[in-house]
Amino acid sequence: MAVPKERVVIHQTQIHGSIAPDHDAILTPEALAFLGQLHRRFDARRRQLLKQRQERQARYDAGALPDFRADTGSIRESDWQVAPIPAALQDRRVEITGPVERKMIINALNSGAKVFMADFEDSSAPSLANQLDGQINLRDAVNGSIAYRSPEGKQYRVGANPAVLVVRPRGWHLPERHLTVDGEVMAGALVDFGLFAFHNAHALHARDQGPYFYLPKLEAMEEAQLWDEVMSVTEGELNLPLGTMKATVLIETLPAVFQMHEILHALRNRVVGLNCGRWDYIFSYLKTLRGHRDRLLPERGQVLMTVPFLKAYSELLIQTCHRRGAFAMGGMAAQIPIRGDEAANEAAMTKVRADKLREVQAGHDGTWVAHPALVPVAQEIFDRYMPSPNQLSVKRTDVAVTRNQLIAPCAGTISRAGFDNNVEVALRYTAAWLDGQGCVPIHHLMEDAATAEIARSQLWQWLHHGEVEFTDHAPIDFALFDHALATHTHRLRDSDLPGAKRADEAAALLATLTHAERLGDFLTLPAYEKLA
Ligand SMILES: CC(=O)SCCNC(=O)CCNC(=O)[C@H](O)C(C)(C)COP(=O)(O)OP(=O)(O)OC[C@H]1O[C@@H](n2cnc3c(N)ncnc32)[C@H](O)[C@@H]1OP(=O)(O)O
Ligand SMILES: O=CC(=O)O
Ligand SMILES: [Mg+2]
Repeated sequence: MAVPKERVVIHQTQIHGSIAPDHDAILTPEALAFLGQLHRRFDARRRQLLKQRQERQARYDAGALPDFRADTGSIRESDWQVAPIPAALQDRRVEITGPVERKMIINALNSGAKVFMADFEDSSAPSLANQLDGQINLRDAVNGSIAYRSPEGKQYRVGANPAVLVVRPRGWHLPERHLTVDGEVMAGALVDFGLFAFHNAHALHARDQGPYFYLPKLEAMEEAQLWDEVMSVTEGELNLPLGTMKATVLIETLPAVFQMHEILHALRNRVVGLNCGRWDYIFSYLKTLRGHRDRLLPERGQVLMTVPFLKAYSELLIQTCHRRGAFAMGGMAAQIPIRGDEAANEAAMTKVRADKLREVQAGHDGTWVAHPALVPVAQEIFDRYMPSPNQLSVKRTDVAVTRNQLIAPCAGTISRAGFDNNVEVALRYTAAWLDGQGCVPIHHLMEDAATAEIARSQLWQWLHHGEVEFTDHAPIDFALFDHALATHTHRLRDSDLPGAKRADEAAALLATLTHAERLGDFLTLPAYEKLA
């Protein structure tokens, strides 16, 4: 018998792969239907915007350099302000960030930081299990039921005055291959955002806490507009007042620094601030300028926030934000506490303090830390130099940043140790990521997707541009890379370090990416194909 056409269900959201019984509570039929709506409404536009990224990059590869837009001058020049900032976000002096693991969420909420940025992105290896566990953990954090008992029997619960929750979904480029709508793979960004909003928006709104989001890796005003539409439609679907959801945007790509007024304008009814995501920004400088031999970067340890192109970026961000009534958030120093070596620990803390002092004195309204022990370190500096909840009144009218300053070449050198460290970090991070861990300590530094991107992009750049030398004038060549990779792979394989059992796959991936004619757009895209 023929089925009436309107009753044939041809479009649906499907789950691919097995999910744990707990995950049913997240992937409910209603939540899946909501994700389906987001996908149908927004995914074509997302794909078009990703194509525009490729078109822009093709122009940079052909010799063009990024610049301010000619078609948006009126946005930059006219006077307008972003919407008022909610009370819960008025004071963001210290924000702790971390993966969406249960114990870490509780520790972060209890850390004393004003805000906890719960991260589905740079510090997450986005296996379906990790992402869905993260959604369960955040749902329980929002509804107040979250608790954890460690294997040693230690009990964890959220105490009084927890940090305000801000969630970072994946960037626009990453797929979530376990969910399809009408046969098309969903965007990780829409899955992370959609599930968190669907399950938590009402509870957070009821206590005047959002939901709040950090938006990563945007490259253009239109990408911010897309987020604004996604949030507006979600507010409509969930019967929330328009503008309830607030956004802080990471300015962590070189193209985006030329559109900061435009990005704030696109999100002006809900944006709270911009953030200096320094690690991805350095990666983006490398990637955007991959065709420009005159803009190679020295080893990572020399690319500090005080070098001219990064100083220009952070000062222009502060000036732009404060002109529009938005917060200018600082970023992450990579140092973490060093246990068992007081002198080394003090040296690391001195570096963190210097970074936070630079930020607060430049006019930032708050900063990021990677570890609970760093909360008091950053807070002490911000309390001393920022007695008010923020520094919106610091207009930085003294700053006059030019296009050339933002893309200025960076002086410095490449040592054998710097080269070897990039091989080790890229390998060990990729292996840990493939094994499900998105943030790892390596030689007492926090390493995540953004820092690993820097490591592998620098290797590509130094090896492919030819005639790049170490400080001792020895040439940098593929034989050295292959040898270093084999040595570190052997060491990792024989260790009990995170990712040891994925060492060979990580090495193969890194070798392919490093030998490839073109610098690949993202390490995490080919790695995702291999993620369990
Ligand atoms: C470029 C960017 O995007 S930056 C943002 C993304 N990066 C991050 O968010 C970094 C998050 N930080 C981390 O993941 C961790 O701090 C690491 C991996 C760097 C180091 O972790 P560990 O080696 O486990 O640290 P350590 O052993 O010192 O941890 C001590 C305690 O602090 C907790 N802890 C460490 N970092 C965090 C954190 N960021 N949030 C909450 N708790 C934390 C640990 O869970 C542990 O708790 P316990 O004592 O109750 O067992
Ligand atoms: O997300 C932050 C960064 O530095 O990258
Ligand atoms: Mg980043």
